Amino acid sequence: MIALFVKSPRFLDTTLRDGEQTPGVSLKPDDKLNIATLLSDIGVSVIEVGSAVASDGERESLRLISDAGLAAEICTFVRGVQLDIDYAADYGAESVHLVIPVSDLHIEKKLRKDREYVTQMAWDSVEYAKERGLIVELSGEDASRADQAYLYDLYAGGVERGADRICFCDTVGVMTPERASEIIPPLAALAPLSIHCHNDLGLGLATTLSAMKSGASCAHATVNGLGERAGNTPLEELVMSLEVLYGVKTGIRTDELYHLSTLVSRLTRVPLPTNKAIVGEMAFTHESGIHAHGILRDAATYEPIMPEMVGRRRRILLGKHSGSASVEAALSEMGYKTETRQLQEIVSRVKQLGDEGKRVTDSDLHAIAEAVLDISCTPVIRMKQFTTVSGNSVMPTASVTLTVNGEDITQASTGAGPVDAVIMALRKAVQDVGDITLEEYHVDAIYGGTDALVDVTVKLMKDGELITSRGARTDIIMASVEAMISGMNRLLREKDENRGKNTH
Ligand SMILES: CC(=O)SCCNC(=O)CCNC(=O)[C@H](O)C(C)(C)COP(=O)(O)OP(=O)(O)OC[C@H]1O[C@@H](n2cnc3c(N)ncnc32)[C@H](O)[C@@H]1OP(=O)(O)O
Ligand SMILES: CC(=O)C(=O)O
Repeated sequence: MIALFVKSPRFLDTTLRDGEQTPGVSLKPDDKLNIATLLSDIGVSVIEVGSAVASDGERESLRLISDAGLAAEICTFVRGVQLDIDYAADYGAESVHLVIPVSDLHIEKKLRKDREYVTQMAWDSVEYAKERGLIVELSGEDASRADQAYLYDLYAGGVERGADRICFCDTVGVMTPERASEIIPPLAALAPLSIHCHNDLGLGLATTLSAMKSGASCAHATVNGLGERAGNTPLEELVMSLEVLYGVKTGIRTDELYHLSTLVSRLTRVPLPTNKAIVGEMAFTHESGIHAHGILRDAATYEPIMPEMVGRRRRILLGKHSGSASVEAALSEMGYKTETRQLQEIVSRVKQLGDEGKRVTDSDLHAIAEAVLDISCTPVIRMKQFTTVSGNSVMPTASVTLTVNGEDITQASTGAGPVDAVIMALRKAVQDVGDITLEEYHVDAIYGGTDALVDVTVKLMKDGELITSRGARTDIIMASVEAMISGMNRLLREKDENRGKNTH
C-alpha cells in the first residue's frame, strides 16, 4: 500500500486563494505575505496566493509575495481568459492554476457553451500561458462530475500544448475515495497530477489520500480546512495522516503546523472549532479520569500522535469527569502535597464545581486546595478601585489602584475597548513585581439577556509558567478584572515546596 504513494509528494497550499474564498474572509497583502512566508518556510512546494484578476489588492499581494524571494513556487488562479493570464504574468507569478469547467453541468448551465468551445478555450489558454513564460497547472473544475473520456482528451491535448501539470478538482466534494482510486491512475499517467478536494460531505481528506495513493503526486490543501462552503482538505490533517498512518515523508516541518494554524485563524478571524483534529484546542486535552490516568502512565494510550510533533503541548483539564490521578498530578504541578483523604476531598469538590456546569481553572483548584489543606495565603495583589471610560467620542481609558505587597499603586491605560484598557492598566500596575503576559482571553456562556452571567477565562504567563483563571459576573469588565487579579495572584505567589500535607 505504502509503495503506491509517490516518494516525495508535493503540496499546493491554497489557503490564500480557495481558503480566502471562505465567505467573509479577506486578507490584506501584508497578512498574505506573513502566511505565505510561513508556508514556504515549513516546506510547502507551491502557494496559490489568490486570483490576480479579482482586485487591485489581489494583484498587490501577488507582486509583494512574488518579490519576497520565497523558496516556494508562487502561483495564482486564472480562468481560461487572456486578461487573467496577463495579470498573472505581469504581477510576477511563476505558475498559474488554470481552471477550466469540465462537467456538462458547468459547461452548459454556467458558461452556456459546449464541450468543443471549452476544449478550445483550455488549449488556447495553455498555449498563451506558456507563451507568457508561466508554469501551467491545467485544472478541471467539477472534474468528478465530468464525462471522464472527455476530461481525459482535454487534459491530453493540454499536455501536448505544454501544460506542465494537470489537476483534478472534486469541486463540490462528491467523489468517494473508492471512485478516486479508479479514476486517478489513467489520468496520473498523462502528467504530474494534483488532487483538489472539497469537504461538503466530510470526505475531503479521505478522497485526497485515496487519490494520492492512486498516483496523484501533489495535493491541494488549506490551513485549517478553510475554503468555499465546508472548505477544502486541511493541510495539517493531510500531512499528519501521511506521516503517521502511511509512513510517507512529506518534507513538511510538522512542528510548525500549530503555529501556522493559529496565525491563519487570527488573520482570517475564523476561529478553530475546539475539537478540530490536530489544531483544535481540545485535540491534545484530556479531562476524563480514565484517560488522564492512562495518559499519565503512557501518553500513547490515548494519543495517536505526540503533541510536540505538531508544536503543541498536552493539557489535562479538571472537571466532573476527573479522577484522583489527574487531580493529584495538577496539585503536584502547583507544589501541593496531599494525603489520600485530602486528595479525595479535593476531587469531590472539583466534581461539585463540574456538576455546577463550571470549567475548573487553576485558580479554582488552587482555592480548593488551600481550603482543604487549611492554608491561608495573603494575596499579593488586592484591588482597591478601578474606573473605565468609553463612548463614541472618547478613547477607551481605564485607571486602577491596586495594593501590591502592601503598597498602593495607581496606573492608567488606554485600549481598544474598556476591557483591553483595564487589562493593560492592571498589567502596568504589577510590572515591577512580575512580567505577566496575557496569552489568551475568552468570553463564555453569554446567553439570555444583556444581564446574563458572563464567564471570562484568561491564560496568563510568567517566566514560562502558564495558568488559567476565571471570573464570572454579570458585568464583563468586572469579570475580566476578577479573572486577571486571581490569575496574577496565582503567578506571583511563591511556590512553596512544603505546601500541603497538613494533617487534621
Ligand atoms: C471552484 C472555484 O473556486 S472557482 C474560483 C472562484 N474564484 C473567484 O470567483 C475569484 C473572484 N472572482 C472575481 O473577482 C470575479 O468573479 C471575476 C473578476 C473573476 C469576474 O468578474 P465578472 O467579470 O464581473 O464576472 P462574474 O463574476 O459575474 O461571472 C464570472 C464570469 O467568468 C466566466 N467564467 C467562470 N469560470 C470561468 C473559467 N474557468 N474560464 C473562463 N471563464 C469563466 C463566467 O462565464 C462569467 O462570464 P460571463 O458573464 O461572460 O458568462
Ligand atoms: C478550482 C477549485 O477551487 C475547485 O474546483 O474547487
